[in-house]
Amino acid sequence: MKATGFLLFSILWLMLVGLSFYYQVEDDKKYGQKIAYKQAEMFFQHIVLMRQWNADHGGVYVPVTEQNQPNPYLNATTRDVTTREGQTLTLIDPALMTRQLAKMEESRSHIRFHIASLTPMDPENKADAWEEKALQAFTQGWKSYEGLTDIGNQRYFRYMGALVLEPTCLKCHNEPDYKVGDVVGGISVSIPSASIDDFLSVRLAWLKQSHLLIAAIGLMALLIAYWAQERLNKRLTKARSHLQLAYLDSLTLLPNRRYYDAFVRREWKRATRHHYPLSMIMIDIDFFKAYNDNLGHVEGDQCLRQVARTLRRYFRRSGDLIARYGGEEFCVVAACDSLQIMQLAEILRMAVESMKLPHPESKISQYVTISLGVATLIPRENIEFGDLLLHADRALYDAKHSGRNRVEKYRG
Ligand SMILES: Nc1nc2c(ncn2[C@@H]2O[C@H](COP(=O)(O)OP(=O)(O)OP(=O)(O)O)[C@@H](O)[C@H]2O)c(=O)[nH]1
Repeated sequence: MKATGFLLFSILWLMLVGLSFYYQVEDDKKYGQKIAYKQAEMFFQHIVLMRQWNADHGGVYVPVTEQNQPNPYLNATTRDVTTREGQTLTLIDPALMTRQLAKMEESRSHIRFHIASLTPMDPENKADAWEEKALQAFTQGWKSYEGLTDIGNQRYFRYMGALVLEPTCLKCHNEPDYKVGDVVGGISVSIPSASIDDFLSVRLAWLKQSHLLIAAIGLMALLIAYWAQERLNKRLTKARSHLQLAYLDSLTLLPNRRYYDAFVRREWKRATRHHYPLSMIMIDIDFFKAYNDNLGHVEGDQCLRQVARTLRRYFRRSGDLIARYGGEEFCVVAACDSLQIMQLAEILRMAVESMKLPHPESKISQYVTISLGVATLIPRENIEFGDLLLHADRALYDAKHSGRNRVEKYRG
């Protein structure tokens, strides 16, 4: 992994963790809202149950006190009674009971609930703007309504359920146009959003910590992977440079004689097994001593490099190889027949000549030229690869003695 790769992966990882954090927070917010609405709905169900109990008993008599004053809106002949002992009792109907419970609950937990109607008898039951919307929805068949709104300067999750007229309600609500099953109003339950925010902030802190930890662990793992990769790369580079030192010629960067020998032995064995021809070219720069003497050794080295670079271009196949054989000599081995190797040798000769490297002291050209000796053999058990080398060397000798800057084939 390179430094840019490490940086890219780190950014990707942080983005992933950030995205996970964002979605979990959003999910928790939705979950918090759901809990709030569910809690409000349960409150509503409990109140309805208590009202049912009260209505089933036709209301409940309680002593008249400063807080428990008779309900002026209660339409019942037996609203107030006096016991044999002379104590005055007043009837608490479901509506009054709900209001009294609402006051108790608000001072206890800040959760508010309120009976509301579009046509209230008691002004305390007048609907606020949000409740009006809910009551309007009930007239269109909705059974419940919920939303997040402000009451005063506080935000509340609000739920409102419809109040349906039961047979027991008719005892007090005996107006002519009321019938069982009618929606006569609703009870709204309002839960301060602060209570859910408190719960969420604890969860948020936990999410923050866990995501920071996950991000840090991921970054650490990436860092370790990067560091391990770097170490491995360094070792590989070192091993490669050792290998290069052992098998590459440092001047021309071509394979050296040691590599060449190992390569030829291997190819020789393979060609022996499969009975295909193996060819060799010995290459020698013409009048190179004179080149050195005239232009100096540094220029001589430069000339060797340039010739090597030109020759190397023609060796791309894995079965072919060119190496620096020693001094100003190069050697080629290729798995091909004598016709193909002659063609290749001629191409190499022309390539060097076409470089037009000035050679003032050459007796045959104004440029650097090479002589090439070519030999081909089909390896057999009783022939050695040294024979091929000898043949190529012999052909090179012929090339030198028949004028240089030419290709000669071993003729036996
Ligand atoms: N600059 C430089 N010269 C080298 C290197 N290796 C060998 N030589 C020189 O190559 C020259 C080879 O000369 P000779 O073998 O006499 O042959 P020649 O002058 O090329 O003549 P012919 O081969 O007959 O055309 C010698 O002067 C060596 O010093 C090298 O690595 N760098």
